[in-house]
Amino acid sequence: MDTIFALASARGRSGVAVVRLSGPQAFSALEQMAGRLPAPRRASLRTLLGAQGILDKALVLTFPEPDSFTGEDVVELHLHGSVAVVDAVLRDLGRRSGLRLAEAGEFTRRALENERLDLSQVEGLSDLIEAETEAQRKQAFRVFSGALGARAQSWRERLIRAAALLEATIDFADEDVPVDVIPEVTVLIESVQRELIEEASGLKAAERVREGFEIAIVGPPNVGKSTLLNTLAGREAAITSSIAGTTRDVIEVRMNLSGLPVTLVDTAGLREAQDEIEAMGVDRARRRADAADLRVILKASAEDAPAVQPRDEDVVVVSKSDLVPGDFSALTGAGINQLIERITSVLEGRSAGAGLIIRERQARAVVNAATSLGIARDRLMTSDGVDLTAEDLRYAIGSLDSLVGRVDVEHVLDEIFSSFCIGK
Ligand SMILES: Nc1nc2c(ncn2[C@@H]2O[C@H](COP(=O)(O)OP(=O)(O)OP(=O)(O)O)[C@@H](O)[C@H]2O)c(=O)[nH]1
Repeated sequence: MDTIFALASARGRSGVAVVRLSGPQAFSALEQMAGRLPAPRRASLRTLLGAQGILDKALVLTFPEPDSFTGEDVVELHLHGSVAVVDAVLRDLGRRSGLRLAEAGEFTRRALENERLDLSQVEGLSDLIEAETEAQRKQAFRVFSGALGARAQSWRERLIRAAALLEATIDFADEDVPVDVIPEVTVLIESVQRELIEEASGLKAAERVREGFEIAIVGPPNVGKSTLLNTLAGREAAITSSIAGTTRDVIEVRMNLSGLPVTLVDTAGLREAQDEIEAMGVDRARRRADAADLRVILKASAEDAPAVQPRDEDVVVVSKSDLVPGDFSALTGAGINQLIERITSVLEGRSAGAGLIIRERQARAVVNAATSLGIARDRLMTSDGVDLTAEDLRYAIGSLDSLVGRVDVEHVLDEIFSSFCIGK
């Protein structure tokens, strides 16, 4: 087993940069560089010596296996955060035999192989690293902390009990079975199936939180769409002007709106286009507005018809309240907070359904298990062979095992780890 090393913190200038080593030679490498090893998990200030002399003065930490992130011997070097210091240390480590630079996600892969994390936790960790907003952080942390694995374990135990009850019936087929197990088995199967379906139904909401909600700002030309986008984004992201039709294309700003990840889309004014290029912009605006999770529909006055037919919980507001009776003014800021509250309360409602299932892969495993349980239940109702029912249960358990990576793990790993950075 190679000992791997990599920069664990972001590249570039920083106060501190962390280089991490993991594997059987991590401790001996540290000993050669820094002398006597510090006590486990105790930070200790050491001068690091390389082949060419002093590399840096650094805080060093050791985490003996198995109580480390990867489950192997792990060393952390807290260096001065300069590109040159980090490069010098990485170069020196690379010269040592048995040590090599880690591949993307390799530390986490080792943590999975050594059962420090299950597969769902790896997916949670991947999202946690990507999280940009509070809603994303909370969702990712739930899964990273192992809540899905714990839930899967509870489903698994109940199904194993159901299978065991049925198998007892098979074993004693010729004798009198002491009790009728069918009612208890039915209850177990039905309750697990119900919970699986409920959990899988949270995927859509979880995906919105992960990928962000799209909010289209629509309305006639000159109603103040770009100005509103700039106000919400807190910066000049779109060109505003008093000439109608300024926004000819679609402008997007990704932002954090009260902890929710959103992409604001400023669309071209919806009106009869004056030329071909504007017509393309208007057409694109319509399509984007159609696909958005939520539309903020601006009107120039209360009497005007909305530029597009509002649906569901779309927010319809009159702009420029400093000039006309309206709901907000992007110019003075009046009503902006109320507008943000209206938008976030709609989006919070939509993200409320998110649970522990954050990936299509996980939802598929849960739905497969639920389908097997449906078949098992139908068989029980028609007493269509108890042994076949036990087989369905084992199949459902197999699907649940794939959630946490007990089976069939290799083909999903490459996909997950390809999105990890080196050093994670
Ligand atoms: N008084 C006042 N003027 C505003 C307000 N919001 C925008 N404006 C002005 O209205 C004009 C048009 O604003 P934009 O934000 O470019 O309007 P738009 O809807 O994006 O326009 P198009 O790109 O043509 O579709 C600009 O001169 C803005 O300064 C407001 O709340 N009050």
